[in-house]
Amino acid sequence: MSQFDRHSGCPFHRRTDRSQSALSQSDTSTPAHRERRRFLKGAGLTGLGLGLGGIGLGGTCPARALAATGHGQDVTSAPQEQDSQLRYPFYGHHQQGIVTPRPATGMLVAFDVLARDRDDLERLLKILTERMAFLTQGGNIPERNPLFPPPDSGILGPVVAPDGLTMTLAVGDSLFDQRFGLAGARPKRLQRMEGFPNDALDAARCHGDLALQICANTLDTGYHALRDIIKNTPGLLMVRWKQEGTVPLLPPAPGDSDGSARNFLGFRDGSANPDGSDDALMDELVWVGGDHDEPAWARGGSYLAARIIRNFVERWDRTPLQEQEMIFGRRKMSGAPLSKDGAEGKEQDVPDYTRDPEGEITPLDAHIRLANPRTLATEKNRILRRPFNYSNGVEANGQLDMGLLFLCFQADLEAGFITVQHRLDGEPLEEYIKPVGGGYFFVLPGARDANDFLGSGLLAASA
Ligand SMILES: C=CC1=C(C)c2cc3[nH]c(cc4nc(cc5[nH]c(cc1n2)c(C)c5CCC(=O)O)C(CCC(=O)O)=C4C)c(C)c3C=C
Ligand SMILES: [Fe+2]
Repeated sequence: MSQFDRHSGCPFHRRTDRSQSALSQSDTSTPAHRERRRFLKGAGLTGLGLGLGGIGLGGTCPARALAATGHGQDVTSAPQEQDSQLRYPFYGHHQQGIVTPRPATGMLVAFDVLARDRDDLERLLKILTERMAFLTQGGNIPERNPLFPPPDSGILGPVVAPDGLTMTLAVGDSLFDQRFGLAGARPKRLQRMEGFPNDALDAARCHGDLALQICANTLDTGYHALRDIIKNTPGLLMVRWKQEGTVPLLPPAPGDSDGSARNFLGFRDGSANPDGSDDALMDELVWVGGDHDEPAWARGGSYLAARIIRNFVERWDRTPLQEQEMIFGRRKMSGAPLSKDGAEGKEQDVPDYTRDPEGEITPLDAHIRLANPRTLATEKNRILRRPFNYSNGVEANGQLDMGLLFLCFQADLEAGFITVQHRLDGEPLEEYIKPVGGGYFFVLPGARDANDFLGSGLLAASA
């Protein structure tokens, strides 16, 4: 089947509201408008409008055009194809890499800052901003006298393609210690990640002064970006830990062009994620704004909770399908919520727990029911998930070291991840997973333009 055939059903004419919840009615626009906005954002056309020659807006079915961007239609839609010329705007009120669609690869790198004083820290933040701006937009590598080390690792050749690269810089709680005099400007909910009951945290894979989320069509582009950052920050920055991951490129089935990608337990992951293209909803749930009781400099930023969660895949693969589906509360193949008569629904169907108070359809301890009980009181606990599957090789006992690099963004870390994780403590899924690392970070507001740098507001506020 050709690409053209696959997308012949235009999703302008069907509902694909991924944020739909039994209660959330904050979405006031029509599905067609949302779809169009999602397309514009996904293609990076709302800002600079770069790199999509040949994709006209007038009369082009957005889904068909989207397939050419290489990314899905929403934060956790399965990516579909790769376009090395896809670039997302770097400057703006918010950083990229949060509501932009999730590409096929992602990496979280945590750093210790070696800078000794505020001047060095400012120099570091300026270098990071300048390199991120270049790498995410792409360009030619300058030539240099061969008596010196080459200016670039060269792994992408002489021209760096943007390749859907997004780079997102966040600060950890430890950056606010005595070293740089930042304590008075700390985001109010930023804290060191403490272990939860099912955790077996490896100290070498936890926390960090800074974190950089690097996402791109290919891991090579991510590695290139990371090596560029390391090369350009000698004496200022040291990698503390990193975890990369992938999202399967799904060949879309007919009528299934917007499905969520699967995790390594074989389930669709992202079905009930809030809609990243709904600006009002993102202002409420993801971005720190004027209503959030945070320092003014933090507006436009977001909290990142990162967790490296090992999956015991050998045990999972020997667990009956029915039990797997009860553990999550969804059907494995379709991703649909469980139904009374066992009939197969659709991924975007919304479970109605008010009609199932005893948990006869969706068990009361099912992952999705605990994570989001869909009551009025729990609406404020919703988070934007952006996870990647990881495979790190083999454990000493011969078991595969596979799992989920769980990343989620929220305006309020305590109301978001921490509350949701407490609700999940003791869930049946715990028999199959083990969180081994991660940390909490605050994603800095975006750099306004080429005269600004990431963290400028933080430094000014703590001067
Ligand atoms: C604390 C937050 C969460 C952690 C940690 C987490 C781990 C985790 N999740 C899956 C797989 C799935 N999660 C799904 C839904 C879901 N998960 C969370 C939160 C955490 N998950 C939320 C808020 C939700 C949405 C619930 C809802 O609104 O209905 C699903 C179902 C499909 C979906 O909506 O994405 C799957 C599958 C794994 C494998 C995992 C740890 C390894
Ligand atoms: Fe989950």
